[in-house]
Amino acid sequence: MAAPRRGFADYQFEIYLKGLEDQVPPFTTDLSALEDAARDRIDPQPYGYVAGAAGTGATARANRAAFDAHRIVPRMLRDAAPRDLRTTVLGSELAAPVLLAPIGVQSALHPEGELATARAAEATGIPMVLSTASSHTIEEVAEANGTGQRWFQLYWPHDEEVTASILARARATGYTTLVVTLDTWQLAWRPHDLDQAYLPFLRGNGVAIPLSDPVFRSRLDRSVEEDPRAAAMQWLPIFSGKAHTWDELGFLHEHWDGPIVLKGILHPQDARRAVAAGMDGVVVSNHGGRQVDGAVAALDALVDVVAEVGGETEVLFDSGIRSGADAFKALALGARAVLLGRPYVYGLALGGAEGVRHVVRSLLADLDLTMGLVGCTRVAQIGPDTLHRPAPAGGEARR
Ligand SMILES: Cc1cc2nc3c(=O)[nH]c(=O)nc-3n(C[C@H](O)[C@H](O)[C@H](O)COP(=O)(O)O)c2cc1C
Ligand SMILES: O=C(O)C(=O)c1ccccc1
Repeated sequence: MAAPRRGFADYQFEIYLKGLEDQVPPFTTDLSALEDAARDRIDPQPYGYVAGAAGTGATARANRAAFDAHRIVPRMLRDAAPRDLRTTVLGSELAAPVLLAPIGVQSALHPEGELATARAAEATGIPMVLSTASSHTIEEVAEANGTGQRWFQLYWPHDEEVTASILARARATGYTTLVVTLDTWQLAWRPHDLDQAYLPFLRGNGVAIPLSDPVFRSRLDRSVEEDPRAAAMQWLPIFSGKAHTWDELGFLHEHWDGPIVLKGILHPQDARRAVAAGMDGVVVSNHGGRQVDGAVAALDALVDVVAEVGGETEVLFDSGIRSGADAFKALALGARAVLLGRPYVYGLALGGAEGVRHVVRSLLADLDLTMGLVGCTRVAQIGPDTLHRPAPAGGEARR
């Protein structure tokens, strides 16, 4: 892959230049403020779907608190330009250590949904991870993504032939890496959706992938065209309500010839089991605080997982990334790359592909600038030594 012609930080200059013509950016450049911007612009149901968390929201808040508790220590006089953000993740060369997290039912936010996201991913040069709960088919998204890098996220159905068929479709259309999400084999208690009686994948067409699947269609009593609601209802028990187990992972190897990572790992011993099962990596994630309310902050779990398996496998991270500094901190704590979640979906809601592009360019510019100002020219230089030592446990004063 050729080096980026221009650095990601150029977005900053581009914005300032437009200011000379009295133009300001169409969307805020503070990605943590996008949620408020979106609240005013989209319906309460899809807003609640994206912004909401499980239970009281304790884990969603803990995710942010963990980022705030880590501080970066910039170094001076290092001539940290130009910078190269390229990195290799699971054998793929990425333009930056950032991917778009799998987010289902994006047509609930914008009619173009995942197609807009796929176009923005291609335009910004970062991979997208397509959700099994996509509102557009695997093939449509691949086409919209063009020459982009695409990964596929599996909500592992309880039907081997349907699973094999979905995986074959993803491989045939250029998805290279499989992300198997383990933490959402059923939805948690989510007051934001429950209070509005809003089940996104039924209301926002999150069943495009199974409903376009020849094997699933052959199972239906009445065709999708005759009774789409009944077809969606028939999909529910196949993909939700029952967990798989460690001894079934071999099936994935048989049906996928690229790298496989397990998403939703929080316990170091689960990471250890993933390595033992021959998985290629893990994504440390608590699903953005949307599953177990009270679960450990994802960034704290990252530290423990990296300590256990960091030398043996690739550890990716998501849950709470809202700025370049956040991405930097996760990389410093041992993540190979980070997945951006809610912020890009707010960009989608506010401005379709253009909105997603703005969010991604903002994050990459911010990460690039942060690296430079801290004194790193390459991702490999972002290590634990760039962070302030943590306060000792128990809150005693440091000596
Ligand atoms: C609206 C929404 C839908 C999501 N859908 C999926 C999904 O289909 N598959 C999946 O693996 N994760 C899904 N996630 C979890 C994300 O991949 C990611 O783990 C999470 O958004 C990270 O937290 P953050 O958005 O607070 O950074 C979803 C998250 C949100 C907010
Ligand atoms: O809402 C989610 O967090 C999620 O993962 C999901 C699951 C199924 C359908 C849509 C989204």
